[in-house]
Amino acid sequence: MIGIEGQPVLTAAEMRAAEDAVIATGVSVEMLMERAGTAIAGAVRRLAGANEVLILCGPGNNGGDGYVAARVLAEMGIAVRVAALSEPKTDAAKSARAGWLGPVETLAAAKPAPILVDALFGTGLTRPLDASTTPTLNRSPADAGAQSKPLGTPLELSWAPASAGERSVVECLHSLANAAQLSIAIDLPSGLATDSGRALSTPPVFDLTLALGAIKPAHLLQPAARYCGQIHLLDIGVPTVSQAEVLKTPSLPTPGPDSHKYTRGMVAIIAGTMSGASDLAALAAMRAGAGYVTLLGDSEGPPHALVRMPFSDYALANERIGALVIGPGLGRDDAAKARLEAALTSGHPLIIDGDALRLLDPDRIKALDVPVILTPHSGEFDVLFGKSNADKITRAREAATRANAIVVFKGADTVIAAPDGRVRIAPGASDWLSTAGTGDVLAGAIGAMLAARLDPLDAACAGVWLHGDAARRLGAAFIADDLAEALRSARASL
Ligand SMILES: NC(=O)C1=CN([C@@H]2O[C@H](COP(=O)(O)OP(=O)(O)OC[C@H]3O[C@@H](n4cnc5c(N)ncnc54)[C@H](O)[C@@H]3O)[C@@H](O)[C@H]2O)[C@H](O)CC1
Ligand SMILES: [K+]
Repeated sequence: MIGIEGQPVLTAAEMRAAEDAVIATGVSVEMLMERAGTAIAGAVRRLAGANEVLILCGPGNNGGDGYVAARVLAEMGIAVRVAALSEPKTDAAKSARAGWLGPVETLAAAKPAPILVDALFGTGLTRPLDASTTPTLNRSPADAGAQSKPLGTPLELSWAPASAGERSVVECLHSLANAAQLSIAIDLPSGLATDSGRALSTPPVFDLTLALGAIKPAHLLQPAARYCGQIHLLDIGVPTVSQAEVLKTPSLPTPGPDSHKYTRGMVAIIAGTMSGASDLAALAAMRAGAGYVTLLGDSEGPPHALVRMPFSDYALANERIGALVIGPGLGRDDAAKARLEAALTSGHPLIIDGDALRLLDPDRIKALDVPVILTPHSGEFDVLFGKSNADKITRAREAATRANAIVVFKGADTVIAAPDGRVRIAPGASDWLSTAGTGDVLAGAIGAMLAARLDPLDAACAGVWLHGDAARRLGAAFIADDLAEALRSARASL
């Protein structure tokens, strides 16, 4: 099992293309399925201990992986049962099914086991689990004694349309998962749309998801990601590359004997009508490691190391400023507009957040000839770039191209996109981040990274990583002030 940091993220079509490239070299789908099933069996064996395993197999190749895993687990001496949604439909799944010599139960009749493995649907799911072609299972007379048949006897299941009063696939999956001590999804929890991260049906929340060959958008994007539990990647010998990757731990410069406050990076924060927000951004820039932070405008309280000045064109003209943060607490009045205008024409690299995003349009941002990082949450994103049904990765990527800026599309599934198409996706850090001021902290942290002369995409990624790591360290019920302070521990851990 491989961790997911820095791994390429492939859509269903990209994954199929990567598999096809391997198949073109003479490796059959059956061989890939054998690798997948063997890797799954190895992982399940390590997790299952002496407990019985129940594997749910669907009609496609995800189900095929399940049959192979069942066979390999049985060969290892693990107690394993199989329950199927329907007969396998693909050639590879049929051949995997033929290799499983034990009985096959119907999904509706399957009794729970301590370890549940969901191999119903993976990247091929196109519609809700119980829509149109998920018949509620009727056991035919030929099938009635299936479990008592000798091993290897072909099983003939017959299927009838769903009828009122019978259990749905979703219900079966939920009740088996609830009864299990450990639930494991193969490739993806069944019910999720691979590319958009939508839940076509609501799966149970799995303890673990074993991603096959590559991480897919649904492992990271909401709402899908919340159903995956811990995610591990299994190698199936399919080389993968992608412009989209899982966010990874940054490598940041540390001060040396020749360092001074300006080599560490100078950040300027422009204040506005709500000084608490700009103060938080300033504190975050300091705790993320900036050498000098100045706040232009009103400010209150500590820290004493923060250099406070009235806002002026003179203060803004300081050519040592390596990153200028505007937006936290700015307001949207005429004074805010004037400060924004001064920031845009200052020539400094910019982090544009909060209210400032509401005062701009993509064309104006595109016309700037300095590095720009935008940090919208979904409401700000919709106003700036328009609403859309496209997935979050596509939206962030298109926005970055449109504004010629790095776009940090925030949320529980933050997507960071560059105009050249590169994308980094952050696994959810902490649901406790949903509190006022955490966005201001992020803007300040990114400011520190950009002032340290990181490439703008790397600066945005490093800021998001530090922010997430700080949140994880804090546990529950923290406030934005705590988060800004905790950036120090996050930074010190690198
Ligand atoms: N392709 C390979 O070389 C390998 C794939 N692996 C595994 O295969 C799945 C993807 O397999 P696929 O057959 O394309 O899709 P699924 O098994 O997810 O779906 C099966 C099939 O079902 C149809 N379908 C879609 N939605 C529904 C629905 N709601 N009800 C009923 N039927 C539905 C759809 O037409 C699909 O064709 C991947 O996740 C891996 O697990 C292996 O890794 C080996 C190599
Ligand atoms: K699955």
